Amino acid sequence: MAKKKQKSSQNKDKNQELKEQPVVVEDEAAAAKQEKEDEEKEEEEERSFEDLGLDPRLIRALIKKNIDKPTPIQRVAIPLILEGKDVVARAKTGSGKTFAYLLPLLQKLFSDSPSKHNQAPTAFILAPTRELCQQVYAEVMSLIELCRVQLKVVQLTSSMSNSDLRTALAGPPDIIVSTPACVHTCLSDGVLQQKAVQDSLSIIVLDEADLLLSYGYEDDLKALTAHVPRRCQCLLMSATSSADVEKLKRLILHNPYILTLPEVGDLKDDIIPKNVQQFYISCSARDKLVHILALLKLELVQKKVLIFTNAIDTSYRLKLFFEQFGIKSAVLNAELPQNSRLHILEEFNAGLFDYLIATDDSQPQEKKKFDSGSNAVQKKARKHAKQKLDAEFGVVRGIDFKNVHTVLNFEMPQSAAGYVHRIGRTGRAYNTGASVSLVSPEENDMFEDIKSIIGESDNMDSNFIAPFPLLTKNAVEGLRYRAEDVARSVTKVAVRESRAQDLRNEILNSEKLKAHFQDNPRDLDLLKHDKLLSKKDPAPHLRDVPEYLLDPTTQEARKIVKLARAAMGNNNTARRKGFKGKFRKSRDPLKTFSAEASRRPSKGGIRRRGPGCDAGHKRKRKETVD
Ligand SMILES: Nc1ncnc2c1ncn2[C@@H]1O[C@H](COP(=O)(O)OP(=O)(O)OP(=O)(O)O)[C@@H](O)[C@H]1O
Repeated sequence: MAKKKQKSSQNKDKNQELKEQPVVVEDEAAAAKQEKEDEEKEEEEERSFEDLGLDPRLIRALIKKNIDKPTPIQRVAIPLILEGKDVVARAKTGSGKTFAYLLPLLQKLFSDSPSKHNQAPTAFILAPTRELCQQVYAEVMSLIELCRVQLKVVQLTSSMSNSDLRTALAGPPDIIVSTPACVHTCLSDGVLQQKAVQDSLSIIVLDEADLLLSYGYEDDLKALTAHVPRRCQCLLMSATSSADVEKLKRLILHNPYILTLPEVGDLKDDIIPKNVQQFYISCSARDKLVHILALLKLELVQKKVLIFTNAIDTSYRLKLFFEQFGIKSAVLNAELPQNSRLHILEEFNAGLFDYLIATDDSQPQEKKKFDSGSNAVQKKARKHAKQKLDAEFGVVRGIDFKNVHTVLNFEMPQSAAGYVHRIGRTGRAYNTGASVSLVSPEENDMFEDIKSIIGESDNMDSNFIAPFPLLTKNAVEGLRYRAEDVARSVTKVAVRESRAQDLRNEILNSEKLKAHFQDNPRDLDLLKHDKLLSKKDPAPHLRDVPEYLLDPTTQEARKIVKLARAAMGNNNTARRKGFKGKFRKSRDPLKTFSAEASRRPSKGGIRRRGPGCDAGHKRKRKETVD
């Protein structure tokens, strides 16, 4: 009996083994497949700029900029662009889209040295704002200088006179960087010869394409496409995949390759980099000053800090308030002359000051433009707005503020889109970042909207907004008396006077800057933008926070922030390279592309849709006359 039992149990075991075997085989197959995929992915990630076929001069220039490895979008876009393909690249902000088109574009110009008979530029790079154009222009110039090649690049702006434009276009230049409106004006005024453009133009880039239509450039682009020859290579770079991008694609591209970040299509995933930690502090509107003072003065947030307000007066109020505590800051807003704004951006990016207070009122303006319906109305609205605030200025979107470690929302933006665009100014390239939003009860509804739109629950990693843990009630109360005292001294009249004085200064600066930059485009030290506005010097006792005001928790929190800063090598002169290796890959926005199901998945994981390989994307032909 016992033997029978043993046998039956042995049989059972055997059966069990047999049953389990296929599962083991399946597991092994899956593991092998996974391993192969990982290997392929790793191989793809290892691809260097050399592997992409990039010119050694460009590679050397990149090395001088501490850039040694292509980002995922660059890995896929560069070879395609070098092959002459039309490309639509959609990847989140800070993913390196600018070099993804600039490097191959320059390489093409190096090798196919433009014909001597060209009467017009070979390449147009169009971006929605002057600041963005300036940013691209600076990148092209620096690459060209580092490569030591002879290429002429000009930036055209709508504030240039016809004779300035003609002078700039004499030659002609190889590359024009401008807004669509400005190029359209040049074409219709005959400053740019239409026939010459049709003969010479071989590459056109629409950068920040998702913004071009919302900035009201549809008519300009339509007019422009009429002069873009059929053989011209068209590149469209965008952070989102909106209906506007689709429209542009139809308007100007022929059979493009579509390179898409898997998550693109949803605002939250497009913009908020995964390595940005988001926090909030609930407090009354009145208490915001003492809270922001505590954050900055007690060094509970990492520098550099970009502070957002919704109104220009608020930014001056903050600046005057900070001054009394020895915190130097600069303001940036659409009221300031263009040269000053560019200079402020350059100084901030160069690390000349740590706190920049930017007024971001672009959301309501943009919305107004959308709501206004017809293009004629949009254009009129744009012209009207320009009289007071510069409509081509965008504080938030697309501007590459360098090494911003903290974004502070002193006032909540007016929309969820505004929120994600503000947050997108940190965590760029290989940096990590944090944001802290001060939320008053009146802003609570907007905050709830933002939370629901960016979806706290489904993606805890990138979209969770947590209470800010490092600021204690005691720390705030310790500073309250001083803060309220100083806040009372920053009256409406003081704010108004400072704003007017700053504007006057900056207009003067702007003239000086204009003249100076013509001769010394790289000189940053001529003027300071973080100078004191207040007539009286800050009281010495407000500059330093006495130890007795700091409770043990705050002291501990300060230490943590300092340690984190030291660990990250975060100081103004910190080179990206120094701390590059310390970040986990999964938190690196430059490496967050992952595979998406497609009919022809690329090894690198970017969805790559070639002409004719996507049924949903019928071949796109340019609908306008060549
Ligand atoms: N391969 C790279 N390695 C390291 N840093 C890079 C690389 N390519 C670009 N960068 C840097 O990353 C930053 C962001 O790049 P870029 O401005 O091109 O991003 P973007 O995708 O165009 O963002 P946005 O949509 O906001 O304009 C820049 O400071 C750039 O110098």
